Amino acid sequence: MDNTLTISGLTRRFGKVVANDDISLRIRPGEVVGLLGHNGAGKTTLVSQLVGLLRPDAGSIHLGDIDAVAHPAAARRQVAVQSQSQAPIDGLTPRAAIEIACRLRGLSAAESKMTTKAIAEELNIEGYLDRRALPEGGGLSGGIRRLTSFAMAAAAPTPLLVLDEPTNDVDAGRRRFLWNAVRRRADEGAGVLLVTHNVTEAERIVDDLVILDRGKVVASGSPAQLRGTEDHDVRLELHLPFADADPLASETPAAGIPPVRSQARRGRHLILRLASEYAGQAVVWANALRATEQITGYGLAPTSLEDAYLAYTSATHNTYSSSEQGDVHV
Ligand SMILES: Nc1ncnc2c1ncn2[C@@H]1O[C@H](COP(=O)(O)OP(=O)(O)OP(=O)(O)O)[C@@H](O)[C@H]1O
Repeated sequence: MDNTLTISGLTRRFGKVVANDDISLRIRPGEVVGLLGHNGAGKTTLVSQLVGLLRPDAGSIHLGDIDAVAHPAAARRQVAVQSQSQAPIDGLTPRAAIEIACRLRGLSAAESKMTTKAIAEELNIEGYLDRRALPEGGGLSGGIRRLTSFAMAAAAPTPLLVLDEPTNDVDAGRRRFLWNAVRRRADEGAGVLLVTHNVTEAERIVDDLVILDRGKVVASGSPAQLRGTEDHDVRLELHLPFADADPLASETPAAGIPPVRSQARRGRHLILRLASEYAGQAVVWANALRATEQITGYGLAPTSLEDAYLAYTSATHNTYSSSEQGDVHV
């Protein structure tokens, strides 16, 4: 079967900045592919070219067999986008906004009403359907607005659904409804491109991930593949007394420093990846560091996708919070 989306050698420059640098990726029907990258990695530039808002300098984009660069209008009919900015729905109720989006996608009035009701139930926002969005964020919360934007993009089926940070402002309970709704669209045959910088959330839902760093694809594959072949690695997270403390340079601990596969810094946290056979030595070392007040605490856990992401990208420009699930913190 044809890919839903095939991007090949996509390159887009802004002056000296190469925002997209020879990017290739593909999404098959039924797949959710996460596009991960820090601020400025080039995610929005890619989506803008996908929907014909920007022209590539080089490379190709195909939606099914439609050449999206040569035929942007035809391509746009194949794709629905939930953009990162909130949909302009002030003055409308979510019901009206979603119904209008359905009509624009060619559904009849009766189908639009039915579809709107169904997706509102799916997202657990029925209670807000008739509440009017007011200017300056009034009337509806950011989370309900975000879910309304999602519903506007996802209500009528399209071969490709592009979601740009869809869970911003959405509370934890409704996030689950949203992820289930995304998964269902894929199970019904859509390809989904999920643009995000939240690695932990992406891991729960995506089939494959593409990691962008400064415009280039630095890694791609399933979360399991990206987590590494070193599946038996552990992560030692050291909590530092100040941001540039360097416990790896310390000679005090008797146990010696365990061999470190990779390291990343995040504020006052130093995250080290080690082979699991060194876990015991790592704990003795970390205890010694703590006893001598070179660290304020530590956590030892299996490696996560986030660790892999930090290793693939330049850790210094990642500032999101980590998942602490499963960690043992001391
Ligand atoms: N219209 C533009 N003019 C000049 N430079 C631009 C323009 N759009 C993007 N850039 C630059 O291209 C690079 C990629 O930007 P892009 O917005 O695609 O990143 P992003 O991954 O979407 O970031 P974010 O997560 O912050 O939305 C950045 O260096 C950005 O400053």
